[in-house]
Amino acid sequence: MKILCNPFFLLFVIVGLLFLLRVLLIRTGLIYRTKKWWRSIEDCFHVHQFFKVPEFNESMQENQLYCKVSVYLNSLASIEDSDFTNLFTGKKSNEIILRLDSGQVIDDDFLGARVSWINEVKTDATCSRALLLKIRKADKRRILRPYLQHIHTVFDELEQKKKRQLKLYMNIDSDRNQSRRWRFVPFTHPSTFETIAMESDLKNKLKSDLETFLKAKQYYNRLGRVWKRSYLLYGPSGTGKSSFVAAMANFLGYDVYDIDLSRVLDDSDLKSLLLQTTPKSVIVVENLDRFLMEKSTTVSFSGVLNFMDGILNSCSAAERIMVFTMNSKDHIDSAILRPGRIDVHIHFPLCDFSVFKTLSNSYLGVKDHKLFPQVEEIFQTGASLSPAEIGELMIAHRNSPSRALKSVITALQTEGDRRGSVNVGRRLLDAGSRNSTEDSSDHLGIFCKENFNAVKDIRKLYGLLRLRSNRKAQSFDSTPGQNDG
Ligand SMILES: Nc1ncnc2c1ncn2[C@@H]1O[C@H](COP(=O)(O)OP(=O)(O)OP(=O)(O)O)[C@@H](O)[C@H]1O
Ligand SMILES: [Mg+2]
Repeated sequence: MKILCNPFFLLFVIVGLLFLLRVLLIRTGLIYRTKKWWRSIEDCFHVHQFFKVPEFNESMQENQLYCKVSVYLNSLASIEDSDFTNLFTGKKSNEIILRLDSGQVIDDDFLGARVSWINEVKTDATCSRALLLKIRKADKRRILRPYLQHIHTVFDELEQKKKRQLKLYMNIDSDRNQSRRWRFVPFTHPSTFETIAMESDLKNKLKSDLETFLKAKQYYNRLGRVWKRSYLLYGPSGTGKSSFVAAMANFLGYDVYDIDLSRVLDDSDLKSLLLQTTPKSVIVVENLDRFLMEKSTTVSFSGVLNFMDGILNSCSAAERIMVFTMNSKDHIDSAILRPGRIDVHIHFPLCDFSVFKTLSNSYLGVKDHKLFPQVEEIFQTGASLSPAEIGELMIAHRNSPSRALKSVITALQTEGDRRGSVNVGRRLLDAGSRNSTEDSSDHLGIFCKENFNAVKDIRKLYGLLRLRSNRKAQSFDSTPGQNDG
């Protein structure tokens, strides 16, 4: 009986019960109902105001705003969270478009405020349609006008994206006197977020991270920060880093500036290259680790840091996305990886069984196979190959899934086994060193985005991600920030 009065024991029981409750809510899907209840309780404490955007005006002419808002809402990632969504094929044969059904609600975040849109369709003879904006009165003055302006801007961008052919710029090897430093070719890389084998939750987080960033112009201005966001993609060769950059550019409809640092003459040349980039572009530096290791004499370390800070971008009010790729960030100076310089760290691991299944589905059209348990068993021993290697084997035997899977098994047992065991060792070492250094660079992304949040929140967030990353061989070091918007 005495043990029941022990506060540590009680605390342990409470934590255990909370954990069980969380598992129960997630497993049964009750978490969604709980979230809904929580939101309706929250709503009870707020006064809301509604704004109606009808499809037609009084003279029965089409209301352009309705069209714009409709395009905007259908482009939001949160449409996938709506209870009922219609699916249509797009212009391309493999494209699927989501459209909000009648009476459905879609949420959006803007400048830290949450708004909802209701797709209203009258069931009477008129069948009139309208979109209803629900906004908290407390937020109305602050966000209504900028939000409507934001919808206009996004609509214009989406329209432009449809028409515009993207460009891939490369810096030319030339002398200083040449004013034009970039040469371009049409950017036709077919990679999209759909074609990259990656945990879907992580993909959605990254998509909404990009969207949140794009909405955050005023927020960045208010903070006196350059409106840029930097991503570090790191992982072994052939794990999809370059493909991911292409997917990002295609998703955003942005041109790509691929900077080859070995062709840059010196720091000022690097600055002028940056100055010559256009707004709404993804600026990419591939294999930054290799460049830093080689200790180049042309561009100095501080030149690279200044470039990463994008100081010169402040000349322009338009947004920039910077992406750096590395095979490993183990020996990289922490100044390179510090918060603000790199906002989001994304790890690209070698294949695990779940990525293998995604690849098998997309490359061979095979969702399940009698050889899958054997493949899973080999992965469990720590053997692994890169998605590029597995993809190549599958392409080579695409007419015979069984042969393709057998060749993957053989490759895993030989090459993968050797490399996998090294990786397992490394992973264990990584885990050990992380535990001993609490503020490892993996936390950086979170510190950047949640700048002023309590350490407690960061740990909580990071704990969740860490749980997932342990399961999925660690892939995303930071949750896309919601504070930006
Ligand atoms: N996660 C993945 N999902 C689907 N395909 C992938 C994935 N990773 C790699 N591939 C395929 O493997 C090939 C090589 O990928 P990619 O060039 O993006 O790798 P990388 O990480 O940039 O390699 P490196 O570090 O050598 O530059 C591409 O054809 C790509 O389609
Ligand atoms: Mg690459």
